Amino acid sequence: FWKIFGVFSHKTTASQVSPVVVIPQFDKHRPKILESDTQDIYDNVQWNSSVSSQPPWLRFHLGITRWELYPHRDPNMEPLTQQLATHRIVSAVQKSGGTQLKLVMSFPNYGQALFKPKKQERDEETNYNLYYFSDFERHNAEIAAFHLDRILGYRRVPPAVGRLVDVVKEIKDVTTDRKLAKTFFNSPVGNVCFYGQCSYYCSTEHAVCGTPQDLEASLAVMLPDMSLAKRRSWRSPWRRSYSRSKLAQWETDPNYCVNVKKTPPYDKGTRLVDFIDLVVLDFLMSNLDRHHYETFEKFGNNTFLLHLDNGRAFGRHSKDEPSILAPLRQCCRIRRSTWLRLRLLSLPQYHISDVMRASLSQDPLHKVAPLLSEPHLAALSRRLKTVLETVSRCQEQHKDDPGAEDVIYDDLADYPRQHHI
Ligand SMILES: Nc1ncnc2c1ncn2[C@@H]1O[C@H](COP(=O)(O)OP(=O)(O)OP(=O)(O)O)[C@@H](O)[C@H]1O
Ligand SMILES: [Mn+2]
Repeated sequence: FWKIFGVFSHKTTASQVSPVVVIPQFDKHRPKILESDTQDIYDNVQWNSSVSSQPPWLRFHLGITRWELYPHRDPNMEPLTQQLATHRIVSAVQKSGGTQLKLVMSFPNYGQALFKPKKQERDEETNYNLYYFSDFERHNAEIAAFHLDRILGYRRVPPAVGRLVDVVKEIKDVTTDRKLAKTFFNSPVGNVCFYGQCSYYCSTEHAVCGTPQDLEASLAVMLPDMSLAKRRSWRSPWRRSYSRSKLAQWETDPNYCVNVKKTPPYDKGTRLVDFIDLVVLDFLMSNLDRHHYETFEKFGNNTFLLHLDNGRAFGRHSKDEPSILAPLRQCCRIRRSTWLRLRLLSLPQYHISDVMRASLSQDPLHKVAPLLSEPHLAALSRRLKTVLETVSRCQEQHKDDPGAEDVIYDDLADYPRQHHI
């Protein structure tokens, strides 16, 4: 889909590389590579138009469609996640933008990953006195979100895996980022810590530390660079106020959706039901922090929504957040494929908590500790029930109002989704 051009390595000539193969030239996250270094740390590129010669990250990029990031039963998934989990990290630099510390890591085959470190214990519940916008991000939430999104049949979260990273050998020693390197220190008990530079949580008090050098982290595969596949960012109509005292309009106006349905791009095509899909995901994992979402510009308005940035999900298992479901309650509309999938995941043989537990046990960090604790898994099935009840209530209301739009949006004909696990 992306016409990918551009060759940058001194070693690689146009004849060695097929015209569709790429190494982005303008990627600001890619460290400047000296000619003498390239041979040591990066593989000698021998890719051509034959799929078998292409590294998994490139196959992933080339496989993105208008409907999904990767196909159902993707043969590329195993090698892709395997490489994220095991390949040698040849560079780690800070990623600018956003409020929290993140790194972009590079691999010898030019693949890249977005790194988010473990900041708190896995089963720690979010402090009740913290507003959602002050909550820390969780590396296991990024991983669990990828699994949940896949189980829901969406395939809109970039694949993410857990990995134990050696903060000295795999970050400090290989970074070309001076500002990052300067923030490393030894903690009083001898663990190696660093904090980086960012707008909020980057100070000695917010340092992330290895034990003594090993640090748990999530690594998500990087999307194609912006210079190749531009993305558009959309403000969520149900965005929270991000203020301690103000409410947003949707919180007080039960008819809020009437206007949203008249407003482009929600007035046409699938955008509204695509948004509801995202809302269902967020309610299940209790993510309050969905202020924006992104789409690939190339695919226009009738395309899937990228479900990026899930670090604030799975913060609390003992409480649900009904306000996250407000768009479903207020709009009373959901894709048929999503509704069928949710009903499937409520059956005893495909119970959402069991499917998630099994799926997460494939992650490399499962050996260290389960990615989600049992109370979090139990919360999933409780919340799934709430979603299905909300749809039923909409259908009840619909019966009394014959002029109303159907609750179930029929997408089975125009949307190639599979309905098996
Ligand atoms: N897998 C990915 N590949 C490429 N870019 C990504 C990926 N995931 C996220 N991004 C981009 O990086 C930006 C920051 O990431 P993210 O939102 O996860 O960080 P954050 O620190 O939580 O940001 P914020 O504080 O704004 O919520 C996002 O706006 C998104 O465009
Ligand atoms: Mn965030």
